Amino acid sequence: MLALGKLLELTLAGREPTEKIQLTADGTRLHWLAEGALEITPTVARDNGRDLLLSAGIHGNETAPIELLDRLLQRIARGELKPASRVLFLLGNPEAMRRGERYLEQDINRLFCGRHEDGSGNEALRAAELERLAAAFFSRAERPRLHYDLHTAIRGSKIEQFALYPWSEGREHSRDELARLRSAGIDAVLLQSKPGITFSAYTYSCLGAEAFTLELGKARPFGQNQAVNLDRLEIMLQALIRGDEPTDDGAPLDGLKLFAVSREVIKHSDHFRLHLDDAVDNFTELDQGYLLAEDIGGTRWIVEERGARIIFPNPRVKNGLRAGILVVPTEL
Ligand SMILES: O=C(O)CCC(=O)N[C@@H](CCC(=O)O)C(=O)O
Ligand SMILES: [Zn+2]
Repeated sequence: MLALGKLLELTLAGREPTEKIQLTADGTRLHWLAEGALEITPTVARDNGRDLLLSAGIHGNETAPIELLDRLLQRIARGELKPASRVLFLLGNPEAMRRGERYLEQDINRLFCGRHEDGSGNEALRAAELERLAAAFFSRAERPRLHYDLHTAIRGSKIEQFALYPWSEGREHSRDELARLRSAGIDAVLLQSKPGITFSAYTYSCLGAEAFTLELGKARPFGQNQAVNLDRLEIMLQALIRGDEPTDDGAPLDGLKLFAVSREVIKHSDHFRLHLDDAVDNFTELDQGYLLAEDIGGTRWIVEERGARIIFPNPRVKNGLRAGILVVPTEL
């Protein structure tokens, strides 16, 4: 296998490869661009015009998706998977991956869309670098742009594999993209209704890509992801890379559950109290009238929405950040 196929190994070892560009026997080009960043260019004859960004490790302890990208890249480097799409592989937060932590000082996934300019430190610099790498990759006109940012969650979930679909003024959520996610085993999608500051929000709203955060089960250390079954996603991603996806325009959403984000619960101060046990799963339904959280100055978060469910409840986030999302069922 080509040495550049070992991007994960290089990244975990903090090593820069001596050769930055390598070609497979069939002419696919692998180009190491920066730490944790590798661009794949198909031969001109095979190029199908699609640009696909696959990122993982934005949170360093979310290892199942990192292992998935490693498997895809190794297959490309061995010549077993012959790309027709341009692909950019990004491992988001290498230092956090090395330490097995979500982040070191700042959550990178709250530093996009310019937020890194207000911050300092390595994670702000890395968010700026990821924005530059993504912008350069998606700079070619007339090519469909698609980004999947792969994560796993802190808590268990009543719906294990789900996606978050960013929002941007004047753009409609794409039914075909939802159908593609459904074919990859994704069971639910949360439709955002305001601008975000995550990596997928950046590529969606600033770079015009179709972009999603994918949640793929519970976060576990490297080598302990047997419980997470990513087979259907892996099959879909391989087909996207090879360019031989079944042409299924108008494919059914086939039971895909859709949720609208009703409110984000923001932690304003150290007085923030979340009235949910750590064992409560994502997508747990909350009754109308339930006192979900309290904060300084008598702020109370009471559930008003009928059928509300809680996603990512986390009282340990920094002040000013999202400590949970309330979603309600919706339709397209
Ligand atoms: O389990 C949790 O509390 C967080 C899991 C995670 O990292 N989720 C992403 C979602 C990004 C998005 O909103 O698109 C995150 O919180 O960054
Ligand atoms: Zn994450």
